[in-house]
Amino acid sequence: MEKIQIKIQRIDKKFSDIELPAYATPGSSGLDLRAAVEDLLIIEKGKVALVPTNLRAEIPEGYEIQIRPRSGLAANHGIGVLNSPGTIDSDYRGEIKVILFNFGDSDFVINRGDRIAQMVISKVYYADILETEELNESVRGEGGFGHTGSK
Ligand SMILES: O=c1ccn([C@H]2C[C@H](O)[C@@H](COP(=O)(O)OP(=O)(O)OP(=O)(O)O)O2)c(=O)[nH]1
Ligand SMILES: [Mg+2]
Repeated sequence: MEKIQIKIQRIDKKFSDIELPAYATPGSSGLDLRAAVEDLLIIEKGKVALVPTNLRAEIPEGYEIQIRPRSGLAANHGIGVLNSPGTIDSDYRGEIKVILFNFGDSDFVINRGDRIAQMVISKVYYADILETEELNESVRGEGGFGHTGSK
């Protein structure tokens, strides 16, 4: 198994009791991320919330963090990550925030330290963009958006 190190800094000491991101089981893909809110935060139905984590990261070059929803929150409460997967760039040193959206039909309460999303560490490939006059032929060609049938 390939492992990398990611440095994480807590921004405000008053949230030091909140656990750092962690894998729930040894085989989990994502590290659960906790809400750094004073007491609680309510996301009204149909509303978006920018949830603080109190964390900043130093990600090695060539990697990114993806912020993904937790399926339990989605299936049971209609809570999703609006920009999923959220992108945390390796050169970002600001606070990691989670953009939650309440797709459910009732308001949702987030308590201090609740696990609200998960971080998946991914490799990033960097490309040189080459402008060209011609692209090669392919079986699909320009067909898209259901071209192969919708079911
Ligand atoms: O869910 C997210 C998504 C992004 N970010 C932070 C880290 C990321 O590196 C930065 C920029 O994100 P992105 O590139 O997705 O947003 P943008 O609208 O393109 O902003 P920018 O112009 O700063 O790149 O914002 C978060 O904290 N949470
Ligand atoms: Mg950007």
